[in-house]
Amino acid sequence: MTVAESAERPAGDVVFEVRDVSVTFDMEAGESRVLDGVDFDVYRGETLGIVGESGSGKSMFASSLLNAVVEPGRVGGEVTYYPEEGEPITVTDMSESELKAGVRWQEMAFVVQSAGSAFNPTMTVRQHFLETFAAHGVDEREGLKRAHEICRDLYLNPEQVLPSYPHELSGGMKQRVLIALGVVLDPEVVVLDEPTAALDLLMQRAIVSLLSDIKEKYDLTLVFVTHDLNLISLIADRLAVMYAFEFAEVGPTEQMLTEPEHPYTRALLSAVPNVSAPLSTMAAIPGSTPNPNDVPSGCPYHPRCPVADERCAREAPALDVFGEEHAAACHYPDASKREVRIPTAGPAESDEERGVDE
Ligand SMILES: Nc1ncnc2c1ncn2[C@@H]1O[C@H](COP(=O)(O)OP(=O)(O)OP(=O)(O)O)[C@@H](O)[C@H]1O
Repeated sequence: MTVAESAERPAGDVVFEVRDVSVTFDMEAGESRVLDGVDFDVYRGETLGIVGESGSGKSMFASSLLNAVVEPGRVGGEVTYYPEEGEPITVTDMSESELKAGVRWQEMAFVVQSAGSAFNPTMTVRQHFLETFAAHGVDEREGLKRAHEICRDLYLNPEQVLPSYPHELSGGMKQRVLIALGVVLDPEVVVLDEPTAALDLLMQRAIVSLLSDIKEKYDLTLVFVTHDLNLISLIADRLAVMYAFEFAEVGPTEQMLTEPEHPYTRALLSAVPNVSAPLSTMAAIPGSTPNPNDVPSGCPYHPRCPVADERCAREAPALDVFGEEHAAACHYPDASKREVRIPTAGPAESDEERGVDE
């Protein structure tokens, strides 16, 4: 196990310290940078929602936390994990076998969509649990006792679910089983990548509400990746918005929903169907997200941004995520707040004037 060199713990109760982390793929067209040197702190006990349009780098960020980026992606920079007790661990320095032996699932779990290869179709749910226990040296009887309890927490009947094969379960049940498998070894952190994307609206809501309950009961930190801002706003303490492979804005959920500063966050809020807002305030975001081989200069959002000027095309705004509760990577947050309306903010001012330089 690789222990981080710095004995100093960061300020605040940080569980993941992410420093200058990048993910790159070698492609025929050259190197593709799908996570671009991000700095971020995840706090112990929080529910952090990572949102953004498809292809913005959310999954890359989530998987880099556990050094679980898909092959042949390369992770650069450093992710340090601070367990509640014991020495910090540099996750990005660990090999796959070291991670599997001591960290993944026991300290941090990764829950993905139940579609795809998350299950082995030839094994019952019980066998999936037993395999997990065997891989981590957990006593079967003890493990199954906990599996029963967690299934019940997730409104699954263990007598029915454990002997079943994955195909015998509904989508919502399968997803809850994956969550139970993620939580069964008592990790500190659970990272969830679009865990409800394939489910209907009611089941999505039920699952986030159950997640919120088990987070409290088992004292978890949750990192939840989704493109569904409405859904994650129900349970997240903080929201972090990604655009073009980096973070555009981060802050407490309430502030992010009512007073977002980045024009992209504001556009995203306006693009989200919101039952309590008038339809006239809904607007698609013009243009499309950049592809990794063609990220615009300066602020990557500038070609789509209604308040951008030549400075934005030239100079990348920094995102100060340290010590700031709410931070946006934007040169003109005041102009953004004035000119990019959001559903709850009422009509935008007609004044076309740009705000003063920040
Ligand atoms: N195996 C791969 N090889 C090369 N590029 C990849 C690979 N997997 C993902 N990418 C690219 O990395 C970028 C970021 O992808 P990522 O999956 O993190 O986005 P996302 O924000 O999670 O999107 P979604 O909501 O659609 O899952 C995208 O441009 C994607 O095309």
